[in-house]
Amino acid sequence: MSVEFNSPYTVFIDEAERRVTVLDQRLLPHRVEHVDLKNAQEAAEAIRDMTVRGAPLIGVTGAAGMALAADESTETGFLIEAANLLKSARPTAVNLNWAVDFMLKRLKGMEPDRRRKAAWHLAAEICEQERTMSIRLAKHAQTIIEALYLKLGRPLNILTHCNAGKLATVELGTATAGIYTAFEAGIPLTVYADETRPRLQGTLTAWELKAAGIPVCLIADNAGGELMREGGIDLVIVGADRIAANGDTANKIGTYLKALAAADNQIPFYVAAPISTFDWTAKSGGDIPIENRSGDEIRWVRGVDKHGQEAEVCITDPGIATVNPGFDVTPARLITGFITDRGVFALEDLKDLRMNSHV
Ligand SMILES: CSC[C@H]1O[C@H](OP(=O)(O)O)[C@H](O)[C@@H]1O
Repeated sequence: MSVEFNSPYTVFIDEAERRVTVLDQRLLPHRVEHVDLKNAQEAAEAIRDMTVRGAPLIGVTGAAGMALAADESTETGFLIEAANLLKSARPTAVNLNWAVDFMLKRLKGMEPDRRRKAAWHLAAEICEQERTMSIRLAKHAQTIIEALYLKLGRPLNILTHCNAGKLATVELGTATAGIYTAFEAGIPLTVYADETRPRLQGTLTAWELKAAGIPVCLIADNAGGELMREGGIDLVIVGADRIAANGDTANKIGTYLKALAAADNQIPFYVAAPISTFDWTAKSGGDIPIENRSGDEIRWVRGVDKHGQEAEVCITDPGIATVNPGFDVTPARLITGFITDRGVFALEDLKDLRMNSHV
């Protein structure tokens, strides 16, 4: 079970009770509610409608969905169908495909009567791997933050985009992992969190960092460039959904614009992601599937009114045409380095990294 860590756990895979409970992130920050997922269909829906979101977390939820499927039937055909349903929920994050394919391959390789128990154990193992991944990644991220702090000799201002935090993973997050541990180690810093329209995942980052006592400012997406130009940002750290073999990185829409502004202002721009986020079969960013989501995410927003009543309101002409890609690709040339659970790698290290990657 992921620890509370002064923020609600994102997922709990109860191997003994064969139960999957997730935090419904659509209700945050106004309501903290957990919901049980009863079968693979509900797991797929939770991924698709972003009840759960964040590349590592949707990977874990995909694995949990396969365990729920095995509860229903251990027939190979049924498990293949469940795997396809889960993988179809969202196309960009490599974690989902990896986790579901990993589970299916292992289950197909065993006798049907062993599959149900094994599925729950494998799903719980994948969840634990994500937990320990972010703790390892934090150590490497902290070295980057510490080195910059020693160089500048003053409190740091770090910008991040979307939510690649605890709420996107099972423990410390990826982009936020080193921020948590560096702050814990006494390094003074302030985080500037892009609100990240249209689903506003940056408000989740601000919420979780504030809960941890870390100084954080929520900013409009369009403010980040100006803060960088004025010298108000020392470092940018973002997460990733899929990294191509040449280092081109797919992440939440808007990441590319922050990378451009960082490059224009000579600000270090790091991608923080586990090695498993590298898709070595994708030669470059053009090979990464980019999810297009409903225009209603642009037209409607959820919140509370002045009386504290939750509401979803339409903030545009209801019939306005929209384009809503969920992700963009940051070209490798704009990325200073990759902070992973196995160390920090520059672009020129990727060939070696690929050779030694046994993902
Ligand atoms: C460590 S989370 C990685 C990645 O996932 C998020 O996307 P979404 O909220 O749509 O699931 C965002 O792109 C994060 O950077």
